Amino acid sequence: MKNIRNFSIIAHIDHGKSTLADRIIQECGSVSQRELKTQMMDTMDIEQERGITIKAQSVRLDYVKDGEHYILNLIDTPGHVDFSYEVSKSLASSDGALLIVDASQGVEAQTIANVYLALESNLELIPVINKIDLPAADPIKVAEEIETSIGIDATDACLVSAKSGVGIRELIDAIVDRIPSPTGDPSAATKAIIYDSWFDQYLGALALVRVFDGEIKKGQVIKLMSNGEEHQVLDLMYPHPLKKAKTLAIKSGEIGIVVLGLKEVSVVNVGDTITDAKSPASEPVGTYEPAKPFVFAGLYPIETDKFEDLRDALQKLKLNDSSLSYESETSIALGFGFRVGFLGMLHMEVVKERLEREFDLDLIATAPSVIYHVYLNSGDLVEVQNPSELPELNHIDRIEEPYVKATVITPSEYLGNIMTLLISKRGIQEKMTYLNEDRVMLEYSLPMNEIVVDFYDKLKSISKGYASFDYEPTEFKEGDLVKLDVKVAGEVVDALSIIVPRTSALSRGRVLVKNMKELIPRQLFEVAVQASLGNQVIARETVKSMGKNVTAKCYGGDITRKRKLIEKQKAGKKRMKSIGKVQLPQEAFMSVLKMD
Ligand SMILES: Nc1nc2c(ncn2[C@@H]2O[C@H](COP(=O)(O)OP(=O)(O)OP(=O)(O)O)[C@@H](O)[C@H]2O)c(=O)[nH]1
Repeated sequence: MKNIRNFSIIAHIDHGKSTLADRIIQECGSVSQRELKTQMMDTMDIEQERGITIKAQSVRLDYVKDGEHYILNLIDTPGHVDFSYEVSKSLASSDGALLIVDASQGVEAQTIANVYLALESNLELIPVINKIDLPAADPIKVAEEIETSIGIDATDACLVSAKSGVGIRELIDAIVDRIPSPTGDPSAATKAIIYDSWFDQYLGALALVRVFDGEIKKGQVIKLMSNGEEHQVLDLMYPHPLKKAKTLAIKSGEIGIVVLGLKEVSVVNVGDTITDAKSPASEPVGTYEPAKPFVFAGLYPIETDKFEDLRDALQKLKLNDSSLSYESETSIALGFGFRVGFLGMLHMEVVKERLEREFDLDLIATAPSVIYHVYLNSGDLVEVQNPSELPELNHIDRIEEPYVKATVITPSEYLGNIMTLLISKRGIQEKMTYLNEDRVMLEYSLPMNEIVVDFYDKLKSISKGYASFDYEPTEFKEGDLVKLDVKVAGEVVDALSIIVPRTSALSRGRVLVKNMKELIPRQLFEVAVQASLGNQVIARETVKSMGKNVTAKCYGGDITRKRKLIEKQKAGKKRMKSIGKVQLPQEAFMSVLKMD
């Protein structure tokens, strides 16, 4: 155990985590130049295309320093806030972490959020200032920012360029020297934490674990401590992106992959503890919480007969992504579909994209919503994930909504505008820290509802892309909230209902009907679009009738033009959903998110 080093890499998005991981792998000689395709650690297609890390990946490496042989276990963490539970379990499996900060950008919001998680796990942090090859690099200023914002000593930060390879060997030496070797009792009962799991087409569900006490042996019957299920270990491997080596045992202090031959990944959950079935450990490693979705949206097939296909696709995705949750629901407007729970907005985008791309489905997604705790006069608590299911107002005692702690880091020139934005989103300032004369860190408490709705885009646009943002769910607090309904041609379109603060209902209603009016194509008759609170209409617009048939003016005219027009109409129709007699385009269902 003395020569093992388990470490994670944490960083803000794009600060070079994957590039650095690739470089460390290469430096340890574990892959040849020929095998090194860039971003080796990001294996999913969507990850490679978007250049982001979604699933944590790990690798076991050999390294020799001063004639001593070391095992380096590099634990790549998903940097994005949506996956912070996975990040915290990766960190709990590590004994130290490299904190990567871009030398030209400085500390960003996600750097801070990840550091908080690492400090909770009492990890030894090595600050690493990356991209020192860039002309705009200012490592001294960045080291100061690290000290001001995080309060750790950055005088001995490693200066590297993951791109050119400068400083990489010194960094690996620092890992060996500064990160403590694992502790644990090799002779105690087996105790290992699952910090990642996924589904392999050939091997079934796989669990990536860190063994604290005892060992996991091939053939052993193990027990999952969260639910008492027992399974036999079919195989064991050390993780590596290209060549996973088999082993007969994963020992105390090591990381490895456990093959249990199960058909569903939902059995091996991140955060669960593996122990021996016959002589189990008395306590699990840390606390286990099942993945908790924070954002919900309805997903409906555009063609109603594709409902079963959508169910199959969701089932298949769930095999790979145990954090995905869904149940069938019916909408008067959209028919049969599913209410799907996501860890956050990025997770939602990724799932929707995978459904459309890998399963060839055309989907309508309703506006995302947070969970509301609705306390009824009877004293009962109802959890509402779908705004259209909010109970009648006269039955409600109070509604509580989720809050987040938001961290924003921005150049000071945008401070005024950003504070105005945060206040308009019902934010309350908790802290403001100047990282240096031109960058500021803001910490605010905000209703989560406000960041689901166009917050991030606004923040980026008023700061010309320079402000960064991260959040962490905190608590539920009472809010004065109402349900805003939309009626099209006199009928409530349930999929368009949203829950909003009473004070902004009128302005949201006006904007909403105005946007809807722009989006609804003219029909053969006049269509009223109304926003209402219960029976009270608060805003109205009218889509005028088109009078003549669009193709009418082509009669006798140019035949190709006419054909083109009809084709265009047909293509348009595919993305339309009929609500009563009215055709609504897909964008209409997202228009509730637009605030201006
Ligand atoms: N000039 C320069 N560019 C770098 C360096 N390291 C990484 N990059 C570039 O920075 C961009 C982001 O790097 P990634 O490794 O994808 O960043 P990441 O932190 O892994 O991003 P996520 O996986 O999305 O969290 C890429 O275009 C890299 O080529 C460096 O040392 N110098």
